[in-house]
Amino acid sequence: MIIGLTGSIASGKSTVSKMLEALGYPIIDADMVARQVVEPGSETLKKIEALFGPEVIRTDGSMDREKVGALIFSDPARRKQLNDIIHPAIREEMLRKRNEYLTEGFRTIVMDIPLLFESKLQHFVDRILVVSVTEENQLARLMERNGLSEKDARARISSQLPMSVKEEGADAVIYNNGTVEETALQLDRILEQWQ
Ligand SMILES: CC(C)(COP(=O)(O)OP(=O)(O)OC[C@H]1O[C@@H](n2cnc3c(N)ncnc32)[C@H](O)[C@@H]1O)[C@@H](O)C(=O)NCCC(=O)NCCS
Ligand SMILES: Nc1ncnc2c1ncn2[C@@H]1O[C@H](COP(=O)(O)OP(=O)(O)OP(=O)(O)O)[C@@H](O)[C@H]1O
Repeated sequence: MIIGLTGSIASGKSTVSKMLEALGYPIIDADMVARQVVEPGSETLKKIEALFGPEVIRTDGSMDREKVGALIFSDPARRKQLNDIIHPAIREEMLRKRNEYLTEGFRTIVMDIPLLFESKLQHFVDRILVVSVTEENQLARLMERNGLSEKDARARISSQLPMSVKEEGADAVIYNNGTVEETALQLDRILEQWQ
């Protein structure tokens, strides 16, 4: 079974993914793959440099994530241009990793894909687990974790589909508004049902 773990920005996907990892499930994390495919010297990073200019490349050859973030989260046209370059590379690498785990004999694999609905990747997975939060908690946690102003945090939230749309498309929802322990209990219950 391939479990697609998703939610909105700062809703708690990584928190839930760590719990799943501790339970022994292999995790394929799209955010981590997104970092791998733009390693210094990669074809994908060369395309990003051609698109946004040399100022988004640091002196050590790595991508300046802060600068790229500032460009794309406030500008839908630029976001689409970046997505068109980087998403095919992410998808290819995620499928390669999935096949590797399947060949190794793992029967349940977790794919943590923040943009599962936005990129219409529902067909990648057998079950969709959405981690949801209230907008109030989401905003507060995002501002605190990333040190963002309210305006920048709201721009990031609005760059994704509304939480309610994701909940509607879910096979199960974890409401991550209480303690982390309460979230872990919800996860246990869902896994029990699914196994
Ligand atoms: C824009 C970038 C450089 C910002 O880097 P930064 O280190 O600040 O953030 P990080 O990569 O940890 O992403 C944090 C969260 O932002 C959200 N997010 C990232 N990219 C996007 C996007 N293109 N559209 C909407 N939301 C996004 C996701 O919820 C993600 O979990 C980076 O997110 C990136 O390369 N994005 C494009 C790849 C992508 O779409 N990744 C999302 C998973 S497929
Ligand atoms: N139940 C909780 N109570 C308090 N803080 C929490 C809870 N769950 C998560 N957090 C905090 O909220 C922030 C966002 O959580 P997390 O990083 O797991 O979200 P995410 O969905 O993976 O985010 P992103 O999409 O940006 O990668 C983190 O700083 C995390 O420590």
